[in-house]
Amino acid sequence: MAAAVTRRANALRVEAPDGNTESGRASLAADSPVAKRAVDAKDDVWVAADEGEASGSIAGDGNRTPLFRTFKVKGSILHPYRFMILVRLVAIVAFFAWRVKHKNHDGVWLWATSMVADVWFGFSWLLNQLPKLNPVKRVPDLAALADHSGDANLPGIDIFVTTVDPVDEPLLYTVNTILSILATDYPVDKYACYLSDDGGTLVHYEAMIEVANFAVLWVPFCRKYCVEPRSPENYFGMKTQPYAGSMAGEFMRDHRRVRREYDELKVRVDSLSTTIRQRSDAYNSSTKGDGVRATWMADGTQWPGTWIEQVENHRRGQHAGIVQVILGHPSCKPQLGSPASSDNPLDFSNVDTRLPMLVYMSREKRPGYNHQKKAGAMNVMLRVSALLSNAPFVVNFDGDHYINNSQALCAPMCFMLDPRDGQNTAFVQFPQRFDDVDPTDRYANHNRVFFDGTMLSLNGLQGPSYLGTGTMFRRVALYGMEPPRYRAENIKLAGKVNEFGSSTSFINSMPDGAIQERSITPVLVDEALSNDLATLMTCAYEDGSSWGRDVGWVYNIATEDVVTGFRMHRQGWRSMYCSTHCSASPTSTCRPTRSSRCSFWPTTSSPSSGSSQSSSTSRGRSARTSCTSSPS
Ligand SMILES: O=c1ccn([C@@H]2O[C@H](COP(=O)(O)OP(=O)(O)O[C@H]3O[C@H](CO)[C@@H](O)[C@H](O)[C@H]3O)[C@@H](O)[C@H]2O)c(=O)[nH]1
Ligand SMILES: [Mn+2]
Repeated sequence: MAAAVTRRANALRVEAPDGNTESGRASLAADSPVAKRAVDAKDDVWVAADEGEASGSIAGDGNRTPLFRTFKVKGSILHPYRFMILVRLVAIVAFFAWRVKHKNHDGVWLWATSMVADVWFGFSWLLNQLPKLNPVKRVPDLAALADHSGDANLPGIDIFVTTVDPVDEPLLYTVNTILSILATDYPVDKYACYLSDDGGTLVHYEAMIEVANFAVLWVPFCRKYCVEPRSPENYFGMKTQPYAGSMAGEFMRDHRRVRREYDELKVRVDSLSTTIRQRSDAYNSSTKGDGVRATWMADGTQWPGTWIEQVENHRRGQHAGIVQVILGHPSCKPQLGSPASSDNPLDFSNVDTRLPMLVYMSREKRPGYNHQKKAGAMNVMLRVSALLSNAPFVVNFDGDHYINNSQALCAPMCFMLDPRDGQNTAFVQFPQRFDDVDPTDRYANHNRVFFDGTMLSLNGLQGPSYLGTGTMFRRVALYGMEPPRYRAENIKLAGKVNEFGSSTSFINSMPDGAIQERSITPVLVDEALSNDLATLMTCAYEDGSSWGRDVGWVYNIATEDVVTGFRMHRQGWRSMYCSTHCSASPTSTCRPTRSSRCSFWPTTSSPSSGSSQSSSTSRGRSARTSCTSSPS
């Protein structure tokens, strides 16, 4: 089964910094302006198209410098291509004229049918050619972003990950996706990660507890050595693991240790269903079960979601809504870790050990409702996150789509905060790459024509389509606001109940969510907030509102992503395609793309093959640490 599953990676590649630095982004900003290199480099296809603007500040806009560079296809390539299109167009029109003049009088119906088909093909060919007349590549300038914003001024981001079934979308993929997000190089107090579990399974929830525990080790390790990529399965799957640093011996020791912990995590994650089943059987056969064969959490309470033995109110498509803040919002000051000791052999005394906010949620499901698959899940996340973190920007990943570069969250900010058209930009789409694909890509499974051709072509018009994953949105664009009216002070709350549903807490959160400079502010999850969150997750909440039509992700269509993007384009918003600069820089030290390495294979190790400590109670780090302290 695993072999049939491809795993997507966000394909943005930014050079790894040299030297022993803790912050890749800081070093990148100081020493190596990314876009400048891209411009300076000899490129066979692309030429810079914005020299005037890039060399100085934007006219009449103080000292605000552009945050991305624009490249166009060289005239020597583009003009002959345009000429070819013209020649083919003339040939097609002449062919139609010939067809009309030479009507087949013996079979008029046949002639008419083939004429309609030909005209349709000609028309769709023309539609396909038009965007290709002017492909545009836009490359984020992370150095300029660092100068412009610095860490302190970067806005908040809410990251939404969706999953449904721990088998169809393997649990280990989701675990790695979340770890790659938690370890990304964005100010840790400025983003929050939400996992929506449409299956409502305890396995997903407990996997997130495991993730949170392992992140205590994994995230500081990534920061200490600037490792890439930060999805551990992919990192440890590489033949060699490069790192930015000079402490080779210490790195090898730390690396061995983290790898061993990761292998143990995999075993525990693999055996979660067995662990939960055994625990539940034990509870159910004891007096605590009261005759109900429930599924039990590690703390001895009944799981409110789907049970192993499905019963009324605890089965797929029928369970209560759940929100659990697994990692709270961190403080805004760095917290250095402790030096190496017998308990903790890794020296994190110079590393910030804070972790970003992590929330598990599963919306309410009831029979008789159309839950609208992913679109429904995304809309619930949009509302719930508005009360918990309310970041002005939102990023969407499917559960099988990890971030393969730690700078990835900064890159779309270059488009969103750019002084030229940033405020009119509703979303930024990343390219996608696929692991587990034949390295020769014989069957074009990487879809390069689409991701490296069509998308760049659309980029020259109003912008690329939304492709459902690897996308950053402006929150207000998702609320259905139009670009000229998006400013916080212009958001009118009167009469919004009809559009956004009855929650006044949610409606009151909207102006804040529109301030693009805003970070995220911690909230206390008290009883009142819990009640508000429960209301926002109910199936009935959207009844009679504009959700799924003019607000949020669009309903009643299999390709909700493309249509949601179209709605924004229709309102006048534009979108951007976030390009990689590697091909433009022959001096680049970029490693090969993930797609050519194809090293991702989920573990199939059996639960019993792991260490003996993986009992239902070994959730704390100390229990595991003591079991693995023997030297390898
Ligand atoms: O009831 C559901 C069904 C699906 N999903 C999630 O939605 C995502 C996409 O669904 P999937 O069935 O895996 O579709 P794909 O064809 O793999 O996804 C592509 O195509 C979809 C339809 O265009 C888009 O929604 C996706 O974002 C895009 O990546 C996955 O993360 C699922 O976990 C839910 O959250 N709830
Ligand atoms: Mn999928």
